[in-house]
Amino acid sequence: MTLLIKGAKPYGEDAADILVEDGRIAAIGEDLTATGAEVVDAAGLVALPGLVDLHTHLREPGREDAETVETGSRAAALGGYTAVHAMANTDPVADTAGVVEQVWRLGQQAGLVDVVPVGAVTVGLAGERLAELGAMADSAARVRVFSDDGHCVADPALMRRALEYVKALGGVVAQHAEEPRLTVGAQMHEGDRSARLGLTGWPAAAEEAIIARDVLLADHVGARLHVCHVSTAGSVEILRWARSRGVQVTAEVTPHHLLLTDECAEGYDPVFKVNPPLRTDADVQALRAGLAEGVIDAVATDHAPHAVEDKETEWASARPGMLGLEQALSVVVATMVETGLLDWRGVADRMSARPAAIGRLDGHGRPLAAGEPANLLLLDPGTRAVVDPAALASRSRNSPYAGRELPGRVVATFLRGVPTVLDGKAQK
Ligand SMILES: NC(=O)N[C@@H](CC(=O)O)C(=O)O
Ligand SMILES: [Zn+2]
Ligand SMILES: [Zn+2]
Repeated sequence: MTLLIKGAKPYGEDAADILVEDGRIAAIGEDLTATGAEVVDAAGLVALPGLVDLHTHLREPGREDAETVETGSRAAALGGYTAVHAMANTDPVADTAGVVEQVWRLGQQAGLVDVVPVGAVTVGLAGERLAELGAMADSAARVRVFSDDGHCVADPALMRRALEYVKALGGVVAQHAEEPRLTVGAQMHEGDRSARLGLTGWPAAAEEAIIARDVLLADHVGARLHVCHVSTAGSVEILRWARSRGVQVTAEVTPHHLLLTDECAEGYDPVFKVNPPLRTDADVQALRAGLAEGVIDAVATDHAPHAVEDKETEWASARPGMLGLEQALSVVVATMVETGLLDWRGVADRMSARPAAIGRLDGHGRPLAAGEPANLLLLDPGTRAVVDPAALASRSRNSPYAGRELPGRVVATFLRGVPTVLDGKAQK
């Protein structure tokens, strides 16, 4: 299949045509022609490399009522993604070669994005014994990212062992940094507001203490560490210190932590309940600055679909987590591009190149250039729209952006040259 994308602006720069042949970018230049090519009019649209998510919950196997690999893949493609890492906290847990291969195959069958399974660090996410890390790495799913996300690998000796094993496999441990002894019963960010609202607090120190511990362990072992959903200003400072010492640590921030604060808890609407919790405006500003600086490497969605009965209940009994895939790029445009903190090349770096490098993905996160795999998206940056949860492709409806106006519409996404989204509509 030959595609000719006319008049797009690669990285928001000068308009050019992009010729796609056999799944690769054949040429980028002015006034390209190709007989028999399918033409896509991209005048005024920004072309970016396909996005890569390091942190998606697809809920299959086990909670197909909340999301499936297929529905989550569709949400991802509509968000401009060409690859997503599927977290291991499914039922059964993705702690064996069998489960990660099953998820990987379901992703291939859906065919909308490359679904890259994350393997659990410990059996059943129980934090007691290491899972079969080598078998997952050697499986057809080729697991390189290991995480007990949803839970922290809290035992420091076990975390050390995990770092040692995963280093030998050429992979990375992605830590959900939460000292469980400091977050018993926690419902929201600990501060004046949690006291006033009468909700048990989740102190910043519960996250920062684990990050500080883990960068020391990663340094000692000489292993790579990745920190999931960094949410506090203090965490950014610790990461900056660790990087300055040469520790091999990378980190991600979610779209919701770049935009929303604990003020959202005022109405007790559980759609805003999430781990780690929404923090203060000072934290939001520090996270944006950290992402701009590069101390935070990547934006990762932590897309966490939940069924209505688990979310539309009283705050204390609601599950934590919120949707992210379909609005992630719009939130980054609003918080990072329109504020002047990142240009389009910066967006491509933080949402495509660096997450692909962290996950050791081949064929993703590559620049828009001749010879590269044709994984790319077209964005209309000027369009602003109000988010309607009923219109989402996700099987769940727990979007924290409901009713909010956000900039930027993903018009098209291409996976190895095949359109997965055209005119803003999924092609499967
Ligand atoms: N972020 C959340 O609040 N929830 C996630 C788990 C996690 O990312 O810790 C989930 O699986 O629902
Ligand atoms: Zn987590
Ligand atoms: Zn998560």
